[in-house]
Amino acid sequence: MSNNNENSRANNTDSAVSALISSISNTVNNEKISAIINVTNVMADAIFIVNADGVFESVNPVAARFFNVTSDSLIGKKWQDCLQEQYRDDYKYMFESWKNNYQTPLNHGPKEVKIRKNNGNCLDVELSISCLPESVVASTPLFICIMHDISKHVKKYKVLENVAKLDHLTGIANRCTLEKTIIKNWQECIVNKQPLSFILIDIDYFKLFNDNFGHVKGDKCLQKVARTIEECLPSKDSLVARYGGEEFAVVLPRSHISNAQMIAKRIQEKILNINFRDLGLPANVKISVSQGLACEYNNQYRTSEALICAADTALYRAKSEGRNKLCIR
Ligand SMILES: Nc1nc2c(ncn2[C@@H]2O[C@H](COP(=O)(O)OP(=O)(O)OP(=O)(O)O)[C@@H](O)[C@H]2O)c(=O)[nH]1
Repeated sequence: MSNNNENSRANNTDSAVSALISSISNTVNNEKISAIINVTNVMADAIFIVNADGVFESVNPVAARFFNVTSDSLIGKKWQDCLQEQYRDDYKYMFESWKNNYQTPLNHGPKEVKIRKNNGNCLDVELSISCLPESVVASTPLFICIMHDISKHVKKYKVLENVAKLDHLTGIANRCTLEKTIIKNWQECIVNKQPLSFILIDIDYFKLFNDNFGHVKGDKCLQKVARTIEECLPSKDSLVARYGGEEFAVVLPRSHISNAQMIAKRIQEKILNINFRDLGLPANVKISVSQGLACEYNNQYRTSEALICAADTALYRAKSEGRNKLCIR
């Protein structure tokens, strides 16, 4: 480290220490606090100290880097204002409640939060807050806050989460997500006495498509079908998932059978209109789907599995009655 850096760090430390000490008039153990601040200033973790009003008393160089400002510029400001909006009120409330009940020590976290950098960007951090003991600060409560940058983990977690939730080929929900979604919607719809519709969609004669045009084009066809179904869904609550091979499932919460039937018909028509010329196939190559629809309303089915079974039976009928057909259970 250069002498310049050492000098500037020493100056920062001195100014932070004197700012803190001058602001804490009743503290009997100023030396201890200076020692703590001196230690935090050379630590690799992001550390700041706030008072009971949530005002920054000291910010070490690593924490200042997290906020993308200088340590000095934060002193005197409310630390909660450096959090992303959605977390601010929780922490304001935490400090307010603590002030009304001094007896319980405020020790919190570690908890994942997002802080706001000076440039407007957000940073994912894990934050813990600990009340400094009375042996260090006699009359003015101070809190030592430690942050760890977890942005790389959050990014990796999101990637893995998508791998776990989505079907690799089509990018729509996979079977596991479908099952979780049905269970969640089943409970909500039963409790709120609302309908829940479920459609199973199976491409007709898909083996022939693969045999005639190859599996690579077969894969592209599955992607087109997934996109087409997705485009027909009415709201964000609805879900299309890959149920298996060339079979798809649609969950329509709060959808009565008439509405679900309309959506299924739209899917049927749009799939008939898919063209494969971009895959180098002749314009007359077309595919169709068979669909089975079932709707839970007024405790018609006892379980979500029974609802799925009903849609499956209806799909089986659609296949046996000639395909390119929608059957309702
Ligand atoms: N390209 C491709 N083909 C798949 C995939 N998953 C399943 N398949 C194919 O889907 C075909 C399904 O064939 P079948 O179960 O006989 O059904 P079908 O030919 O569509 O006939 P029906 O359903 O009775 O109308 C098989 O040829 C599978 O190899 C996949 O991910 N990619």
